[in-house]
Amino acid sequence: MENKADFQYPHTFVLLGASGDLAKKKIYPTIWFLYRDNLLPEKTRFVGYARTKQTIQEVRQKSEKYMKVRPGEEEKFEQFWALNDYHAGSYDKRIDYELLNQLITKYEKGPVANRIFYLAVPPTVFSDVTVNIRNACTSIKGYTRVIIEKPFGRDDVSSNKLSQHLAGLFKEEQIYRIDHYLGKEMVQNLLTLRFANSIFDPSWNRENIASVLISFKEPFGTEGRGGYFDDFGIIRDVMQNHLLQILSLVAMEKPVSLNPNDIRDEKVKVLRHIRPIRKEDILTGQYIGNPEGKGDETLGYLDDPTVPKGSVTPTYALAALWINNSRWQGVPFILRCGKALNERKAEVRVQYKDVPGDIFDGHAKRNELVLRVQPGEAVYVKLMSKTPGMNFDLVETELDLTYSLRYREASVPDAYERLILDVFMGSQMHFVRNDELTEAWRIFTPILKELEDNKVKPLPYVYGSRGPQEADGKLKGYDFKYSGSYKWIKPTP
Ligand SMILES: NC(=O)C1=CN([C@@H]2O[C@H](COP(=O)(O)OP(=O)(O)OC[C@H]3O[C@@H](n4cnc5c(N)ncnc54)[C@H](OP(=O)(O)O)[C@@H]3O)[C@@H](O)[C@H]2O)C=CC1
Ligand SMILES: O=C1O[C@H](COP(=O)(O)O)[C@@H](O)[C@H](O)[C@H]1O
Repeated sequence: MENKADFQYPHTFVLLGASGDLAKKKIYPTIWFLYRDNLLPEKTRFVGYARTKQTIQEVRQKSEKYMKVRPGEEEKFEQFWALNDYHAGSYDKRIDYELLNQLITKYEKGPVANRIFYLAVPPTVFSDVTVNIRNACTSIKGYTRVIIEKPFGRDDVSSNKLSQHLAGLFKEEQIYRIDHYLGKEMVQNLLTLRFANSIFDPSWNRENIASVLISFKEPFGTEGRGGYFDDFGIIRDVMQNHLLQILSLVAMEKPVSLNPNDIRDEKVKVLRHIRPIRKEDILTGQYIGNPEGKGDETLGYLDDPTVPKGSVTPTYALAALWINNSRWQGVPFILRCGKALNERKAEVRVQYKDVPGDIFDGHAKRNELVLRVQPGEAVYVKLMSKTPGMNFDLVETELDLTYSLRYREASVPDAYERLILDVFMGSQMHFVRNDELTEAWRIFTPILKELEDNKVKPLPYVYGSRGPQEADGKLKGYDFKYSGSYKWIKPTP
């Protein structure tokens, strides 16, 4: 990590693709929050760059509605915009980047000056943009870092090509590949929960754990973004990156230290133990309209006008991954994700085996450790207890750490805020390293090819449901038991 002393020098944050959706909805708000909270180096300036000819005032108008300004912060908000510039230019002409370089240089007083380039641009211009940054905009008196967003290719071949392209331009320490799930509070907490507590480690293995279920659910469909989505599908959109990243943190061995490369070494190691997904270990689905629903819920994926007719792109997938090492052999890691489902939820569910030598006539249900990533961060352990009172019956209950109740004063920052700040700090702990990516594509490319070459038809499921009905049967087959008897009594805040 950089010495924070570096923060005294001028920094320029350049947002390429400043006219786009990600920029206005996510990146401008994020840099404003970081600026508002005085987390950035004092001499930071911001430059937006895109093809659209517009003024910084117009950029501001478009992003303002996504940037919360609390009473009393109005003056600071004006100061923030006064530090912003916008420069229109093409993505493929060096001359435009030379002009951008001149603009950045104007503010770089003193012996050291650092530059961060955030690429919020489509993959089609990615190659031109990175070459031009390298050739025309590299800082000559400080560091140059580039932040890149997925998709990092669409299979092993294209991803390797992209990696080689980047490696020819920048050192790995300069490249920050964002997987924004690595910026989420609970995902970051995995390391602490696992390695700063003695109670979990002795049971964190095949002797005690029956299955691990890692889920992502979204209650809305593609909503006009079907054109982009159809080219990728839910496996590339969520499973191959966000869910696999979570898996590696759940399953990896203890790293030598908290050094980012020690952590990433362990993540790569566990991924290398996973064999490519077989076709019997995957189930895919695609949503259809709900005739009883409202508005968009009545429309299926194929009703989206931006989706090609007859598309077999999955909007839901469930896959079991097997880790061939002595800790995990035989334990299914089930990754499950879908759009247009019944709720918004991301969680990890570690399900323990049945109690051996049962003396409770089968009434003891399985323990589960649940890490709820969103909404409402929580860690809870479902366990059996004696019913309070005179009788000796069992009751399913929980040890519950709900963040909003336990940490009432704490505010949990957004994933992007943490990650962009990490780039300023020079910490790559929560970013994806090149070799992690190689392993991820090794695991997923064969099955994607198989599904796509054979145009495998996904199972239909109704918008707003829990997914294809067949999925629960599949879960059962992977030793995930759902009893349906657990009742949670929500504490009054
Ligand atoms: N701190 C907190 O906020 C706490 C909250 N709770 C809440 O209590 C409620 C119940 O707790 P939970 O841990 O979910 O326990 P449950 O055992 O009731 O449910 C577990 C999960 O099983 C899935 N499921 C439902 N039907 C089936 C089926 N037929 N086959 C297989 N899986 C099925 C559901 O998820 P899916 O649809 O994704 O498959 C469900 O969320 C939840 O709303 C939870 O958030 C509980 C404890 C603490
Ligand atoms: O990367 C992606 O993630 C979002 C979901 O992010 P979240 O932080 O809101 O959970 C998903 O909607 C999108 O399709 C995918 O590309």
